[in-house]
Amino acid sequence: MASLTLDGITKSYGKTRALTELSLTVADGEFFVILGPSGAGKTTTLKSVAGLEPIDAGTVHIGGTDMTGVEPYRRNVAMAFESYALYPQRTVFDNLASPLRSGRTGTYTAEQQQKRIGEVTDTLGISHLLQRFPRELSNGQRQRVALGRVLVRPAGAYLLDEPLSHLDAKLRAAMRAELKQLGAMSSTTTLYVTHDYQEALALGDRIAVLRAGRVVQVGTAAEIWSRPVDTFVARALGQPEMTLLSATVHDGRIRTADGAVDVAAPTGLPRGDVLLGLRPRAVGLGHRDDALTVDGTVRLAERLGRLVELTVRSGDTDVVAVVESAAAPAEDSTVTLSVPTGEVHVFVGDRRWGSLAGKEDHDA
Ligand SMILES: Nc1ncnc2c1ncn2[C@@H]1O[C@H](COP(=O)(O)OP(=O)(O)OP(=O)(O)O)[C@@H](O)[C@H]1O
Repeated sequence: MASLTLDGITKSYGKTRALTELSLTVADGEFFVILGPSGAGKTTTLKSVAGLEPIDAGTVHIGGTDMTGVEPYRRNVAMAFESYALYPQRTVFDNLASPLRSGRTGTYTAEQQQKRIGEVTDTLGISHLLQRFPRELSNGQRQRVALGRVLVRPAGAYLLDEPLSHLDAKLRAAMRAELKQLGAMSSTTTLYVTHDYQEALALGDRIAVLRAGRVVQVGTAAEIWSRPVDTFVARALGQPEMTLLSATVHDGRIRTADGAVDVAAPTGLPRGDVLLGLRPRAVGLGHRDDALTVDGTVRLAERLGRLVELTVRSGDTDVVAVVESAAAPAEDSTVTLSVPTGEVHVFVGDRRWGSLAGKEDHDA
């Protein structure tokens, strides 16, 4: 087990800047997720820790030791890539055993190898595939074997790059739960990359949100969900996305230009333009106390199993609400929507200021 400290990492590929002064600290035994859209620099961050790409500036410490510039195989980390290659001529068992036989991380008796492989393959649900060859596996099975190859080998830290990306939704959800358990059991430091916010929220002890090679926010799932530092983080989390209403603060009121919203401004909110952020699941039907109220007409009602996604036209904008299907109004009906003031995010110039209930401090 090892802590990871990345300090001021900058990395360019030719003219493309992949990372800019990226700093992160991952505690010993922590399951740390890096979340970001395609091209944000997630894979480059992992490669910087693994030593697979030279960095232009900054340092990487693993377990308190400066590893910047140290050969990858001396860093005591194990990395799984999204497209991890398996040995085509070897069975699944031999593929899994090979990292234990290489001798780089110690020698293991046949019994120890069996035990380790047994634990990992049980967790990943691939025990029945041990005698097959990679060509006899589905993509999802191959990906799990590849992940298994990384997890069998004891390491100071596991670096996992979208390891569930080829699995179908059901298997992903099941594997998420298993991985969480595996993380808790082995308490090995894990740096896990994904572009899937649900995966990040489900797995991460803490999550770093990356945008264009920079860290935008680091926090627990609850922190980044309920106090996103800006509209980028707010919109990166949640499906459907948060609705953002443009409004103006004047004379102690917050109003939208179309008059659909007119509500008391919390103390200290500066005059000028703001954005009000409403998470679809925080939007309810009917009046509520201490809530922002918006009237509108249901333009669309889309069934999502037990829930219904409503798109409600209010003034010039659409507000999205996700409600229980039993309570869902029909299309074209007139509705009143409400969101508790504490759950109405207030952004000033893209940065979160607080909620309608008042100003809050947050970590940058
Ligand atoms: N080998 C390379 N040569 C040139 N540019 C690269 C190389 N690898 C990455 N880049 C660029 O660096 C930036 C960051 O890439 P990176 O692969 O780290 O992003 P990512 O967040 O992992 O994306 P994805 O989710 O699509 O895998 C991107 O603009 C990418 O095009």
